[in-house]
Amino acid sequence: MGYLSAARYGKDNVRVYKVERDEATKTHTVYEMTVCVLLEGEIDTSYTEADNSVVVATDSMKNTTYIMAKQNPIHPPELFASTLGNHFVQKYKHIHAAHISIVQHRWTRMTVDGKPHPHSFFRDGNEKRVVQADIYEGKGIEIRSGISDLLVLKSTGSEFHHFVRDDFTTLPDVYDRILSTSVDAGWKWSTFSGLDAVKKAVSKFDETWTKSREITFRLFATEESPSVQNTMYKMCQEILAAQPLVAAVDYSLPNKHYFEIDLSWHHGLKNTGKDAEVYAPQSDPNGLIKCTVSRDVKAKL
Ligand SMILES: O=c1[nH]c(=O)c2[nH]c(=O)[nH]c2[nH]1
Repeated sequence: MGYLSAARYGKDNVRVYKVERDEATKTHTVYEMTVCVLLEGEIDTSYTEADNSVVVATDSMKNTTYIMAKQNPIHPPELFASTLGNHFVQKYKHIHAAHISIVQHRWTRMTVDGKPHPHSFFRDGNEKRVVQADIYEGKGIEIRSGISDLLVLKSTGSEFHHFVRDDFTTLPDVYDRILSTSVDAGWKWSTFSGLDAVKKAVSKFDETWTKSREITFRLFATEESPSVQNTMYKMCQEILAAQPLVAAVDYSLPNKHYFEIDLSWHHGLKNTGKDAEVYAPQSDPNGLIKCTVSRDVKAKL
């Protein structure tokens, strides 16, 4: 027979919107996010013995998310995730860990007649800012911040050659190709001792998100990329260098292929090599390249 070796439960897809109104300037700032709350602790009997006396209802977790959002800043999401998770481990004696995941959706201020509009916003793409915060009672708070679904493309400045060539290989060496990917990047912070330590670091969260995005864009655009692997490794190293509180950086990048189309069958139309202009974007299959670069602890000694 089996035994319960892991258990956590909670509310997923809690959608929250919050407006901040600056009465002096009559300017609004809005935030929208999707939250997942999962709790762990002395809850085994709810699974094994139908003992609901240990169950904080997932409905109450949803209510708590709204109340915490009303009573606390919800930006930066690292702070809100820590505040929300900390609440659960403080409030319930038998809950020893809270796992909070936040997906922040973009509402970018409109420019109207050349001026930033005080209360109108638009969704400028699918990119999300993401946070995973794991709050462990008495052991600190672990946070991974990140970017997901940031779709990028460069029309030149990317190569891929000198890879393994054997009896399974058809891909030719390429010295000029289209490179496109959907960036999923994250940076894991050194463990925070608790909510106060997160509050102390609060200015670093937006700063590091902005910097990581800038580094991603700059290296993607300016590098003569020899491979996705090498380019993402350099991005990781730059983010580590930019923020000393970051312990590790990870990227997961699909390689979204664009195939040349040979149109020579049509009156000798030239559309390959240096004449290639019309390509066929591929939806699948795609390459998928991942890495994590961790701070060399020896370097600090
Ligand atoms: O940057 C790349 N890395 C690979 O590992 C790979 N494999 C492949 O077919 N094309 C590419 N491109």
